Amino acid sequence: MDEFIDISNGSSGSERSSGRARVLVMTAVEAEKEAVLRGLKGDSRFDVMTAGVGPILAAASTAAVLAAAQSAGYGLVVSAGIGGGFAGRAELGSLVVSDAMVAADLGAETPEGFLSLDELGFGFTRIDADSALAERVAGAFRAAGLQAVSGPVLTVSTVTGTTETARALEKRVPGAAAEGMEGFGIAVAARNCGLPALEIRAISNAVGPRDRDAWRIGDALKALEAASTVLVEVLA
Ligand SMILES: O=C(O)c1cccc(C(=O)CC[C@H]2O[C@@H](n3cnc4c(=O)[nH]cnc43)[C@H](O)[C@@H]2O)c1
Repeated sequence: MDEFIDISNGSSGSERSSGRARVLVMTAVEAEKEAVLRGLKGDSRFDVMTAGVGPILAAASTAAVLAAAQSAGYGLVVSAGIGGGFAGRAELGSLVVSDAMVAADLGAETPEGFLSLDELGFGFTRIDADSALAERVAGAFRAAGLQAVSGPVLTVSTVTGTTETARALEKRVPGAAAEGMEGFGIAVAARNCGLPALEIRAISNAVGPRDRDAWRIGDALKALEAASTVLVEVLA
């Protein structure tokens, strides 16, 4: 495949307007980056970089990359990595493609319950992805034999470790499919540059009570690698 579609929805930039937008993929750690690179098989239209763990480092790193790469012609920023899956939505080893990236614990605790930054009137906690693109990517993963759904992916600063918190998050964000620590930060950096973002999580553990023996990091990294191979085709 020679050309990418213009996934930037008309953003400025000569490469984008000529339909040759590039894709920046940000992972948290090196093992995720290596998995993505193996899957992309050297496709030169993708740049893959590590952002660090957590929403703050992820946002700062992505902003720095985008600022330094003004002419790189990016049309899409992808947050990719392993993550937790919500029960009944995303099983271990499966993939979740975000239709929204939600900062799920950004707000204030009150005696009456959690109030998000939106409810407090101080900002926003949700960045919608292009839902058609999210469904197309998830559909392409399924067509390639991978287990995949699209849905909201939550960004948290504290990994969920109890059933109680998992239920509270599902109530706060109906349809929540996965949890990670970087997506919203990466999406904010992309948004500040007028770029769309998408998050892809390969499920390594269930969101809920901590159970290190049940983690399947190797399987999740293999799923991330396979997803990255499909990404080359689906974004072309
Ligand atoms: O110690 C624990 O119980 C624990 C459980 C899951 C993940 C961690 C991490 O510190 C890894 C953070 C790293 O991996 C992503 N990730 C993977 N699973 C989850 C999760 O269930 N909730 C949030 N983030 C997760 C995350 O994006 C970071 O890059 C520790």
